[in-house]
Amino acid sequence: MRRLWLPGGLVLLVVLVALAAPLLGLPDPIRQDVAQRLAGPMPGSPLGRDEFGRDVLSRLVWGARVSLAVAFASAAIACALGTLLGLVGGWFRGIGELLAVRSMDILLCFPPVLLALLVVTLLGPGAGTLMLVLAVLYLPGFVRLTYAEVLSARSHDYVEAVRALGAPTGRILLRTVLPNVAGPVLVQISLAVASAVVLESGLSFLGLGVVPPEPSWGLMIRGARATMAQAPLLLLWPCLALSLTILAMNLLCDALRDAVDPRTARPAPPRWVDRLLPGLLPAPREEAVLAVQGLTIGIDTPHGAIRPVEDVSFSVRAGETLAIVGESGSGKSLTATAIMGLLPPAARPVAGAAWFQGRDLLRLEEAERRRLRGGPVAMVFQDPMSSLNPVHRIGEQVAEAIRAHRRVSAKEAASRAVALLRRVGIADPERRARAWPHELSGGMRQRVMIAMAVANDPALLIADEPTTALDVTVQAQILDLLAGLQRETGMALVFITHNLGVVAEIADRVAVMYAGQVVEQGAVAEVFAAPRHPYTRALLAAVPEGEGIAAGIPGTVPPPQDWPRGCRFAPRCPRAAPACALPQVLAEQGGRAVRCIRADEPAVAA
Ligand SMILES: Nc1ncnc2c1ncn2[C@@H]1O[C@H](COP(=O)(O)OP(=O)(O)OP(=O)(O)O)[C@@H](O)[C@H]1O
Repeated sequence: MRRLWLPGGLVLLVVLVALAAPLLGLPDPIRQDVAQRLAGPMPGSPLGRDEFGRDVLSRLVWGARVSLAVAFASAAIACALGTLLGLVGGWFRGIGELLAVRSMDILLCFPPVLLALLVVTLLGPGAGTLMLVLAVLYLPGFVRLTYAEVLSARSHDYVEAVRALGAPTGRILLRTVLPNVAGPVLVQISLAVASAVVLESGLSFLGLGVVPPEPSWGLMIRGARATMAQAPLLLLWPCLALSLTILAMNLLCDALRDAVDPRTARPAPPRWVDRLLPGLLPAPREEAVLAVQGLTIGIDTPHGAIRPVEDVSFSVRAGETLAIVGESGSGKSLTATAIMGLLPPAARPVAGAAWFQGRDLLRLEEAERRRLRGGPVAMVFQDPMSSLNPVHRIGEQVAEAIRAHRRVSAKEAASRAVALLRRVGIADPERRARAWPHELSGGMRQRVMIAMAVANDPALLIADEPTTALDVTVQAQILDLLAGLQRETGMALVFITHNLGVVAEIADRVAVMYAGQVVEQGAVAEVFAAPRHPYTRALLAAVPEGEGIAAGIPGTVPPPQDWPRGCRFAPRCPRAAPACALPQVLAEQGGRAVRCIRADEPAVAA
């Protein structure tokens, strides 16, 4: 919201000055004084006089009333009508689409000036006619934009979900679809207003707009053009007013778009101290492919700054699998996306390092990151359907993954893609390569994603819950596939999951995360045989029930802003003691690490 203040204030100032024109005691903007023609700044006329000796400041302020009224009104009419027609056309399709959208295509066939001439001939020139002409000119833009956005929005699951709830169509359109198309429409408004102010000058110049001697910025520019050589400043003032107003409008609409759409949050600017940190941090001691040290992620939310991941450290060697396990909201995905350099825009690593082949992944330039991603460092996501492009064939997508990092011909990439599909266990890969993503089962799609991830022989593969959406049989096949690929290539694997059964099957070591911190870490066999943190014990105790990992633990992971200062698990811990109110450190001993002050006390039933 803070970003609205400056552009909002500027636009408000321009509008208030225009509205207050009669109260400002300015000279009559129409009264001519030929003796003062093109006079420079003088007492009573700080911006001088124009080609008819009229006061420039007065015409600028009064002209703002006409220019802004024309621009705002035409953009508002086009936006209201265009959005409505686009919504109807995109949602109902059929006859609604024909009337709303195809009629706009016909309108677009008319040259704008011809259209303007037609309307002016019918209605006569003037500001009112100009509003109508501009509204008609901008209408197709709003209709087509809203129509395209609605078509895209209606195929999304969140729209299907409200339909499944039985919500009436009007409510779905107003409460679900409209807020999602509001962002682009707001940007279109700012473009329409800006363009209307400029077009007003052009159409007035042709005698199709504001009728002289009524002042408008467009007419001022037109008049100043004729005397540009003698009095260049006359051109400067209306152009300056025009440019500043357009700039303020664009900034305001951008800020409004960000306010209505939380996904468009601005990326947090990198801090200069972060750039210096790599030189200050000690190099990793061990021979790890990936060594994450003290990773801390900060997010600026509307409710204040949070640190959903704090002081996370782990490492993984070649040929080794590290599982990161924890309940939903424990910070697993943020940790993975930070390593890949794919954090959401509002988030940034505020401390720590992620060493990979001697480079700190957290502080690489974007171009360097791009070279690593999909090459030496690859990632497999949870939902293969949304990760695959629906309009490209499977083979093309795998080939594209190869060509992103290797200079090979299209033919060679295509044949390598087929070989990769075969390698990940897809039967009849030649035929499957020509299939579309929607023609494959979930398990097949995940195999395709894995084929794309290993296409360039990564040294490190991060798999973020790759089997969560799959049934148990397919899940086991995918785990076998990953283990087989790892044996073949010797890549290091970081496997994110909330399923301890999967951890037991695939991982060598495990890092248990709770509320943004690693609470226990060690070899899977040791941790599973003798868990030391009460949270790990509770997770393991919950497994036999087969009801998900948190079934045996009362409560849920609290949101980051509610985390206690001391042990974050204490409010849910059966063994909490007064000393747990103090911050806990991750104490390391013999390859095991535990963040609990009572870890060495004999385990009692939790
Ligand atoms: N863009 C964001 N803005 C604000 N908070 C966020 C953002 N992304 C994540 N968070 C918060 O950070 C915390 C950790 O999120 P993360 O997605 O890493 O959890 P997770 O352990 O991967 O959960 P899941 O298993 O459900 O994916 C959560 O409390 C989440 O609400």
